[in-house]
Amino acid sequence: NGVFSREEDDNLQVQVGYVYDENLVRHASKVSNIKGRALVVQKLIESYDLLRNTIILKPTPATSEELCSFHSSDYIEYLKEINTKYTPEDDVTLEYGIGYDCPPLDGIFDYCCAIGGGTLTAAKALNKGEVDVAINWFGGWHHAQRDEADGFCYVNDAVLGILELRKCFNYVIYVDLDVHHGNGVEAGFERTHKVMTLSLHQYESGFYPGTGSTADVGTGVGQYHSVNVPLHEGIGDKHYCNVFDQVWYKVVDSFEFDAVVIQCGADGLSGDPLGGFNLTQEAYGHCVRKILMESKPTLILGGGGYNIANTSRCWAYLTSLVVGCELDSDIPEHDFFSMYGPSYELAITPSNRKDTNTKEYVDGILKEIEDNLTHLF
Ligand SMILES: CN(c1ccc(C(=O)NO)cc1)S(=O)(=O)c1ccc(-c2ccccn2)s1
Ligand SMILES: [Zn+2]
Repeated sequence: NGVFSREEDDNLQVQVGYVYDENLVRHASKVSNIKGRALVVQKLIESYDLLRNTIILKPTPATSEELCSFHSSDYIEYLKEINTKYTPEDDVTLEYGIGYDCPPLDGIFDYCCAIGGGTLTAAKALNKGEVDVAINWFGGWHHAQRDEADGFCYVNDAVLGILELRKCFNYVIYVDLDVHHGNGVEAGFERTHKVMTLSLHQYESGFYPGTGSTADVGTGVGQYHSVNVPLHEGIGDKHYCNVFDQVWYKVVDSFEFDAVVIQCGADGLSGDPLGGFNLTQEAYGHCVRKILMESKPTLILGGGGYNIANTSRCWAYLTSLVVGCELDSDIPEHDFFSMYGPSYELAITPSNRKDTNTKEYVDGILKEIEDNLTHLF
């Protein structure tokens, strides 16, 4: 429906929606290993004055019914039952994956309604054609399963967003740039041909979640609609962008989509404590720019990212790319300026670590992916 054709003073105006309110930031800060990240991201984006030409989308918390469009009612009922009964300090191993990596949060049900509601609000704005691109840096929790929390993810807002978009858009593609395989989203759509999931991720023995090989292609009518690009540690911008371009070219050729969801988990950045890639925001920007060139309604989500200053740098950079304005190379003075030392610059410098992805290995997986996708022609 050519939403990108919005004309204003003769040039193409992409209308950008940005999901934000203080309640969502408060909830998003509850997850222990990204404590405080949501506010740091928000303050950097505000300090660059990036929101002046966006529509702020104030999120409405999801209802239980909306959460149950993907999650099982017994899982959601359980979250409601334990809502304020526990805090992360309670060293408990409960049911439905609550405990260990997904400790019980104080107000865990309210948290899931807020996080799910953020992405649903964005998807609804895209469905109404109010915006062409909607950004929710407080979503992207791609590991949550239908009936259990997993990998620091309690609600799979990405799946909820895709299901909402499917009310208006027949075919949706989901692209997962997080360093971890987007297993929860893939599982949600592995039996349908209406949603293609594409995940580029680190894939090594012992690396979480351990799924996402090239052989993982979906099943039934969904066969060949799950695309996985398993990579080894140390990959840098140039190599990653080259791999992305080759896969993206084949995906666009084999699957006609009407809307896009991009999960931009920033734990692929150089120096992330939980990831093993060596990327900078340039790689993420290259992929997002390439995808936006398809001019389809696009939902952009956050995700992982455990070096909080670098995650903020990356998502501020991506926000500027979407709204179409340049950013000063120096971090502006603001409440969290001290976190950006010692460089106090926007750019992330990659390390000189070895890229263990050999040409033979990469050519091999690209060939397998191409062979799989030819089944869709
Ligand atoms: C459960 N794991 C995940 C899950 C999801 C992610 C993620 O970011 N997904 O996008 C990262 C690690 S895991 O096994 O690698 C880890 C569990 C706890 C970890 C940890 C926690 C604190 C400090 C260092 N490491 S890593
Ligand atoms: Zn991750």
